[in-house]
Amino acid sequence: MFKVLVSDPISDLGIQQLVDAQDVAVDKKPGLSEDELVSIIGEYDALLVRSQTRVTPRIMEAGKQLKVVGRAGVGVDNIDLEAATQRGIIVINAPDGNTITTCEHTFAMMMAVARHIPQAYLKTVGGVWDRKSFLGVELRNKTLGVLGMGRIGSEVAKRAKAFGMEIMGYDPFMTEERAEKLGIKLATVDEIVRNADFMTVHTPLTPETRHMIGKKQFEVMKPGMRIINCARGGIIDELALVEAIDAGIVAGAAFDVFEVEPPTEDHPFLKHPKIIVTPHLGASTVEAQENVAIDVSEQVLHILRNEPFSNAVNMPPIPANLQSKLQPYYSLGEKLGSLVAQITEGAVQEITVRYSGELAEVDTQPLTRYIVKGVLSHHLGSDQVNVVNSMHLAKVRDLNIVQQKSQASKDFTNLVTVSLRTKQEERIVAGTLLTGYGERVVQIDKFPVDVTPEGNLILISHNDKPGIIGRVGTLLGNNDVNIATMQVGRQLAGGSAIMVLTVDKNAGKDILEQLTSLPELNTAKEITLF
Ligand SMILES: NC(=O)C1=CN([C@@H]2O[C@H](COP(=O)(O)OP(=O)(O)OC[C@H]3O[C@@H](n4cnc5c(N)ncnc54)[C@H](O)[C@@H]3O)[C@@H](O)[C@H]2O)C=CC1
Ligand SMILES: O=C(O)CCC(=O)C(=O)O
Repeated sequence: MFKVLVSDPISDLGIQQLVDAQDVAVDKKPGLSEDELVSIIGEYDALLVRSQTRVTPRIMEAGKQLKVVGRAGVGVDNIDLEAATQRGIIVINAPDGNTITTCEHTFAMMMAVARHIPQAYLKTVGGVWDRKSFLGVELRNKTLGVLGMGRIGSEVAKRAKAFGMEIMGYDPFMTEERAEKLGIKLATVDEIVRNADFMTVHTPLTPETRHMIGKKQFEVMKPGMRIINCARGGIIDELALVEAIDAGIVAGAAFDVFEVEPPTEDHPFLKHPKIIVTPHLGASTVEAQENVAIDVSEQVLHILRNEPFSNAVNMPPIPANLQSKLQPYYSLGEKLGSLVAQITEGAVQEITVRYSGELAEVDTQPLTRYIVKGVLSHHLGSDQVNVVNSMHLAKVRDLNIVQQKSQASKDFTNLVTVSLRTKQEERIVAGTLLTGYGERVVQIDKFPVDVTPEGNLILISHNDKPGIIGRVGTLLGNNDVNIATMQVGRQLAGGSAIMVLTVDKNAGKDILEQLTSLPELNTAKEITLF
């Protein structure tokens, strides 16, 4: 039974599929402190959060069973991704479910700041009928600058056109073609700052976007600009903004987000007559909360059940068509990694993976993660390594990972060759997927073989002399080890050769020592593949 902890208020309807799942038990405990979370997280396999819970390295460290942290929303700045990756915890988000809702909140804020709605409301309900103080401006014929033309920024731009606005957009990933399609003008931050009447930000908060609108930008800003931030506190320098408003440069601002949330009582935004605020409500609609909770619950279930999943933020995304090509190879890749690690002596220095045939035509990086996982699991323990942290673990160990590709594959449609180099030696294994037959190891070092990578194997290197196969069979039989299959590989008659035996149980150290003392037998190694 998988245990899932929901530590923020998340839509009940959205997590219903988790509650209904026979193999999942859900606990809802919103509002826990870090200490409280640390004390209970050890028993959970998954943690579901919105933006309130700060998922710190301490929580991850205590989450010994934690496989996934699911964020019901977009921004994952409340989750320590580095710590998650180091511990192999998958972090997923729900990037699409709150796009429209947040875009609509941006418009609500834009209209509210243009027409002084909150200030006028306060006066009116306070008994003052003041029709003079709240002269607004139209959106029509105004220029809107959009910083960050991703999901939300693009939706804002589309709707702004319906209001008759001109749109200038900036995004490092925005192409001329896409700008043209959206009917917007591509611009730099500087051009937007100098020319826009309204400006709205829709980027994540990163070292690059922190204070991307600050003192320098306010100095050259078009006077009378109105600024909206429904993305993340800190993209606009809060103190510089207040100064720019007080200096008459900025006419008004509407903020849903703060550098520190919740803001302290003396935060300069809270009593400023030209700044309107909401408490991070951008995604707070019934629809968005259901959408994000449904999306994140679905992916959490996939991860717990070891099924393919999407929306991982601490792993590069894998397009669906690539995933369908690579997925059949994941298990083979991991077994090849494990196999080569089990037969190689010494500390690993380099892993070389060569993809031949059709696999050479696609991005094989996701498959390499499985191979590296297979190699490292042998050394670090399978509970310590997974596809999220395998590359990270390799990097911190200065392990060189080389990927090579060759279109030609002599005998197979696809071939994955993994070699491991240590100070002492370099060992090679290769495998393929045979239609109708499944996974096969087809090469060990220089020897061609045909072995199903499964269960308990014994790899023997020997000299190709009459009688050796019989002696191995007799020895194992005498020790009650049943041989299920046997493969012999050699290059030349009478030369060096290998034997790969599939056996019904672990032979153990003692039997391996007996094997190596047989005449003409050089080494015997036990391999376990599951
Ligand atoms: N107030 C709220 O409740 C909500 C806030 N958000 C926040 O809104 C932001 C945007 O969300 P989405 O549009 O869904 O994300 P997205 O990933 O679709 O778009 C972000 C865009 O920002 C661009 N970008 C990154 N660095 C940039 C830079 N230096 N200058 C200009 N553009 C840059 C990216 O290229 C990307 O196109 C996120 O930070 C998210 O956390 C999202 C939902 C609700
Ligand atoms: O969960 C929330 O309400 C915050 C939404 C948000 O900021 C996001 O999705 O990035």
